[in-house]
Formats: sequence, structure tokens, C-alpha cells
Amino acid sequence: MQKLKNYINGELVEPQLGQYIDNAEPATGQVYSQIPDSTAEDLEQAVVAAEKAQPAWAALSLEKRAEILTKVADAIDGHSNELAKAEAIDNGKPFSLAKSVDIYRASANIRFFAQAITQFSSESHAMGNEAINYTLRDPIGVVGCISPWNLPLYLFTWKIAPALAAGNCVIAKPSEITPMTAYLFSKICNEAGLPRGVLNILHGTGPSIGNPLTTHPKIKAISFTGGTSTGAHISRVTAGMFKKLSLELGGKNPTLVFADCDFEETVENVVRAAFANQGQICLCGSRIYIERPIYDKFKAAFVEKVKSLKIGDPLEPSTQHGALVSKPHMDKVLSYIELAQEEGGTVLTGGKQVTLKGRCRNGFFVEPTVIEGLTNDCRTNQEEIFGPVCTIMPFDSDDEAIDLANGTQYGLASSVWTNDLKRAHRVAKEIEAGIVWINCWLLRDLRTPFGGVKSSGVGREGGLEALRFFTEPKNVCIKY
Ligand SMILES: NC(=O)C1=CN([C@@H]2O[C@H](COP(=O)(O)OP(=O)(O)OC[C@H]3O[C@@H](n4cnc5c(N)ncnc54)[C@H](O)[C@@H]3O)[C@@H](O)[C@H]2O)C=CC1
Ligand SMILES: O=C(O)/C=C/C=C(\O)C(=O)O
Repeated sequence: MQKLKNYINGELVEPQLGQYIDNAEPATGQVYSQIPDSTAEDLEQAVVAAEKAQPAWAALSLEKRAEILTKVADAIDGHSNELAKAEAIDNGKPFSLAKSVDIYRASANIRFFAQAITQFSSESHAMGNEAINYTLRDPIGVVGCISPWNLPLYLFTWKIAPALAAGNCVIAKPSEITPMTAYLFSKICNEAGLPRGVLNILHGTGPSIGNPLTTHPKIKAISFTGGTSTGAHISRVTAGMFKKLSLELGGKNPTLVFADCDFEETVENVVRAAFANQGQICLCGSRIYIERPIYDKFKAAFVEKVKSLKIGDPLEPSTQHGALVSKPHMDKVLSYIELAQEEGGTVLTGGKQVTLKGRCRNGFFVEPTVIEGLTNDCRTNQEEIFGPVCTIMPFDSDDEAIDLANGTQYGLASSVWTNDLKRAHRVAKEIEAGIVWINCWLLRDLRTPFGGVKSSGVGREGGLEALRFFTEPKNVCIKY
């Protein structure tokens, strides 16, 4: 069975304590590889390598750093089929989605920040005839990046790319549930000529390697994407250590459908927003509010479209809906469907585990599920399910729609479907979320600020926000 290795100082190495954990393929339920269960000992080795490499990496010209990172992006493109297949096997997502979304974005993330750093500038503040201030933005040094399992290489590169472009050296921890593409990426970095020690990748669980990483005194900034409770834990354990924290956490995102929307286009996109990646994207619209005059018509068209999604082997080109990432996650999703019915909800379609034939007969497949008849304050509508489950509810006015949308502890993303420009502006202003899409969903410009409010996180990723996060500003004041 394949044994993955850590990537430290440009080399693929075994964990020092020799401990491994199993890694299963969600579509078959079979363990197919093992990954290092890394510990503080491995972290120490990585910190030494990163500290040693950092001054020379930071001293490279921006153009040279950009050139090396661009070679890494080119190498991702060169291996895109292999990476997409690995992602589909490791995560359970359809190969077609892995290729067109995950691996495409992984390369785009690195290419984008390679260019962005060459355009990065800082402020100056003149004090009349007395003095001028200018701001230097230096790399922080060694930083930590922790990424989740839902968009494995996509989110891994979304974090490491700005950190590296800004001149930091990185210790990155991919999710132990989907380690494979980060492992393949370590080989790609060597192939592309990334200098030794600039990026170090440690595999393993939150308790064994995540905790040591977040609390290591030499790691001065942590960028984390994952569950809200893990984000809260990281805030607690780093309190008093004065680290920079960027926390991109959960969501329970509202989709507001107004009667004047473009009907067909809206149905199609609201289905995608709810069920893309089996509903396992923090941006998925899982609470769908529909203006009453079109509620019945929308419900019928929406349910019909959801029923037509093809569930199947992630490696089959025609599959639209793959497996959930793990058995515990599938059980969690199924328990929420049960809870929704206990809370008075009616399942309009879906609701059950799917048993496929052949190779995938033991896989973790759940039907795309639509539920109606619930109140906004029930647990189903308040807690992040992070799976192929959405609820639909009617509303009667703009104000009611805004209140319903804002009625959770989360505030990550939202989408609004209307042809009324004034309403679109007003609703966008009133919604408590870091991201509002009008007549679209997951349309991404990598220059824009990305992140959430309330329990959805702290700080923003993307564009200049990310480069600012991964640099330390220093003001220099010169008297004339
Ligand atoms: N982007 C998002 O919004 C995501 C949300 N989730 C939510 O979180 C729930 C739980 O999923 P998990 O995989 O358990 O997410 P998680 O938050 O535990 O995992 C995310 C990353 O954090 C790491 N981690 C876990 N404990 C840590 C610790 N103490 N210190 C440092 N790093 C740690 C994990 O190993 C992984 O790399 C999901 O059901 C979903 O509701 C999960 C993944 C992504
Ligand atoms: O940056 C994006 O386009 C998407 C990010 C998605 C997440 O952070 C997530 O699902 O966790």
C-alpha cells in the first residue's frame, strides 16, 4: 500500500516517530494509502528548514520569486489529469469537477499571486512641509497554513501562494482526510525548482500536528480554513501569543430568489449553489428563500432539476454528484436529514444513502436532498450541515427576506436573484455576509476580499488583503 511522506527541506521524508494513519477512498470505502501521523518532532525539523531558507527566499527579487512560482503553476498544469484523478479518488468529488474547478484553481491561485506580488505597493503619508512617512511591508518569516478536505489542493494553494509570494517560508498542513494532492504537489515543487525549505508539508491530524503548528512560538501567522469550532479552538490556544490569525470558517448561506428573477437561469444556478461538490463548499447556499408568488412554480422546477443530477462513480465522466468525503461525515449528514423530519420538515426529494453497484457499492453516497416546511430557527436551518441538503421557505417582502437571511450566527456568503437593480443594491447592503453574489454564485475574481463575518471568520483572504496579511507593515517617518 502506498505510504505518503512529509516534505521537509525539499525532501520526502518519513515521520520521525514512524506512525501512520489510514486514508480511505470515499467512493469505495476502502483504505488505499497511509499518511504520516506527524508530531512536534517533525514540526521542529520543518521549522529549522524554513527558518534557514527564509532570508534567501525573501532576498530574491520579486521577479525571480514570481518566475519560480509561475513554474510551479505550469507544473500543476502539466500534471492536471493526474492531480484531478487523485483528487476525485481521495475526496469523492466527480473527476470533471476536480479538473475544471479544483486543479484549474490551484494553478490559477499560484499564477495569480506570482503576478500580484510584482504589483504590490505600500502607502506614503506626507505631513505638509514637515515630514514624509512611508510604509515598508516585510515578510513575516515562517508562517503556518492549515487547509480542509472539501477543496483540497484549491484551498491549500489559496493559502500558500500569497504567503510564499510575499517572501515567507511556509509550513503547511493539508487535511488528513484528503492528503493526496498535497503530497503530489510536494513532488511538483521539486520538479519546478522551488528552493529547499521554502515550503514544508506535514501530514497528520489536528491533535498530533495541527496543535503544535498553531502554538509554535516561531510561527508568527496562521491562515486556517475549516470548521467554526476548530477556528474557535485555534483562537483559544493562541490567545496571548500575539500571532496574526486569518480564520475562514463555516457558513449557512442564504439564497434569496425574487419573483422577478430570470426563472430558468435561477433554477439552474440555485441547484448548483446548493449541491456543487455534494454541498461541501463553505459557500453553498443551503437555505433557499423564495418570494411567495413564484414559490410553487420554483419548487416544482427546482425539485425536478435536483432529481435529474446523476449520482455515480466520481471517475465516470457523466457523474454530477459523487461521494461524501468520509463515513463519519456521511453519518453526520444523514443524522441531520433525520433531525429535519423530527423538526417537522418534509423531504421533497432525496433523504437517503445511495448504494451503487460494482466498484462503488460500499461508498459514501447520499442523495441530493430538498426539505420544506421548517422554521428559520430550527437546528436544521441554524447549523452547518456541509452536505447535499438544502431547505426551501417562502417569504413575502424584501425586509422579511433580509431578516431570514441574517437570522443565523454565520455570515459568509449569500446570493440574490432579481432583475430589480435598486432592490439588488439595497439587499446587498443589508445582508450580513462577507460575500454577496447578485444573479450568480461562486463567480470568483481573485483580487476581491474573501471571508466572512460573525461566526464565519476573522480577516479576509484574496488579492491585496492576503498579501497584507502575510506581511508586517513598518512605518518610516523622515523629517524634512
Ligand atoms: N471551509 C469550511 O467551511 C469547512 C467547514 N468544515 C466544517 O467542519 C466540520 C468538521 O470537519 P473537519 O474535517 O473536522 O474540519 P476541521 O476544522 O477539523 O479541519 C480543517 C483542518 O483543520 C485541521 N485541524 C483540526 N483540528 C485542529 C487543531 N486542533 N489545530 C489545528 N488544526 C486542526 C484539520 O486537520 C484540517 O486540516 C464539517 O462537517 C463542516 O461542517 C469542514 C471543512 C471545511
Ligand atoms: O476561494 C474560493 O473561491 C472558495 C473558497 C471556499 C472555501 O473556503 C471553502 O469551501 O472552505
